[in-house]
Amino acid sequence: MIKWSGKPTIRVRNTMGQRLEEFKPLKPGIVRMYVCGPTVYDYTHIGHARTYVAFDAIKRYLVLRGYHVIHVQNITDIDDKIINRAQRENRDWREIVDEYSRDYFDMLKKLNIKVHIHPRVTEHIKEIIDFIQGLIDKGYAYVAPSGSVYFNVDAYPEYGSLSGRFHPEDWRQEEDVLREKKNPYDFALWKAWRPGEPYWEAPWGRGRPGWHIECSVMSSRYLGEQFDIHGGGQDLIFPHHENEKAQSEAYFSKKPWVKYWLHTGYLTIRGEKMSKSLGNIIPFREAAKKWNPSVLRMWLLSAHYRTQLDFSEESLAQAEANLRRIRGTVSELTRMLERATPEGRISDDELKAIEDTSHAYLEFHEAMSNDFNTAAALASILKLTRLVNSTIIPGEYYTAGMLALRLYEEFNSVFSVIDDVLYGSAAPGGETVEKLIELIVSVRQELRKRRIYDIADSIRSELSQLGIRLYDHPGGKTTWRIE
Ligand SMILES: Nc1ncnc2c1ncn2[C@@H]1O[C@H](COP(=O)(O)OP(=O)(O)OP(=O)(O)O)[C@@H](O)[C@H]1O
Ligand SMILES: [Zn+2]
Repeated sequence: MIKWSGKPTIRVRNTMGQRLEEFKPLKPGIVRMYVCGPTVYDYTHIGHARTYVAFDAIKRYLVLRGYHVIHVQNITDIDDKIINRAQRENRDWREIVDEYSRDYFDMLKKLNIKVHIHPRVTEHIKEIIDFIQGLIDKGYAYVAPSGSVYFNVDAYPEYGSLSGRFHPEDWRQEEDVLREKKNPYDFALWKAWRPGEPYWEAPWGRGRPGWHIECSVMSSRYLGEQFDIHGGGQDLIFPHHENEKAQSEAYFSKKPWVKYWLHTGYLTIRGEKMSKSLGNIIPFREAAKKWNPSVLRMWLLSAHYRTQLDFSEESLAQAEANLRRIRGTVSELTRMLERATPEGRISDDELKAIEDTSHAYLEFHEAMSNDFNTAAALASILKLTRLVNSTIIPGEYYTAGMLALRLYEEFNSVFSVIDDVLYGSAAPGGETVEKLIELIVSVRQELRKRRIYDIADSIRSELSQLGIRLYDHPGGKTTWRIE
């Protein structure tokens, strides 16, 4: 039983230390959040969408709790994968970047994800060069004979603390350049130019940035030398985030560089990670043809962000059915509130409904405060929906209904799946459609009064085909909802 004592304290599970911790941003009231964005060399898939929607919901909940959140999500627009694709297709690498960044932005728009700053690597080359030079000057990096620059992992004693890999044999990376590195676990900050590749001039020779350095540079450029949340999929913990952390703490001589490291679980398909390299992806643009983006959001948020979520048509159908039920209920609740005149007093039955609504409200916040558990939060909303349908709407409980509507609004400010029902018209197509439905319902009432039941029934089934469900209540009253 949850006890009421205002909104619960927010706790987050920090990958660093593997603990649930109280959430307290470095600067009161402001949350600075950096999420690793895509390498734009192919179409965005629903596995990426899972990670971006998860951090969007985290941001939205923090905003709901009164924080100002600055959300930075980068675009990796130069990388081996981009260069390889350009060479394979005999195209300019910038064309590849343009095409797939458009696809990425389109996905963000459809999913209603609003990132504040989208920094690109190629627009920060000077800052990257300065950062690498700083690491060389401080003795954390060295220039190899080829002109590539590597981070000297031995100079940073805490290496491995984020990923929990404490043995150097687990740190091996970038095996293709073993020969010129001091140790098999050092990683590239700058990659020397090879013919046919794009390059920029640097003090140690022409080349391009390695992958990890960009996030250290761009996050600090927009969020400062220390910030609150760093996110990405769990595949990024090692080596990407381990390397980012090593570079940044070495460069800024400040700890911790990031206060909370948050990582999403994989979206899988038949138990396997959805990934371009495994060839099992569902591009977002294909998924969006089949399912409304709000259904996709609902489905992606139906699991806690840290757990694995397996793709299946059935789980999407379940999400669609849940969303339909919530939409229908909210639209009917809104109409009930327009219609019902507040009573001068609250009955005991309504008081019980108010208590139950307030309980659902608390459960929702408990769930979201407990490491942003959207799965449990959704369960509380489905419970509320049962209550609204079974008690609040039939009883025309105005006060309980207003409280329920407030909870739906808070739910939607995190899930963003019923904006149109709450803030647009309750019926698709606008007020006119709603008025037409009311007209048809009243004509049908008249038919029933005159006992012309066959026509009344066929009107009901025709409307049902259009997704408009009529409910005949004892006493002759009819209510409707769009499903
Ligand atoms: N199947 C997945 N489930 C959840 N998050 C994912 C999945 N695949 C990628 N991500 C996340 O999406 C973000 C962008 O990833 P990135 O562009 O590096 O993908 P990628 O590694 O090129 O994709 P792929 O794994 O398909 O080759 C990262 O935070 C990454 O962790
Ligand atoms: Zn990154």
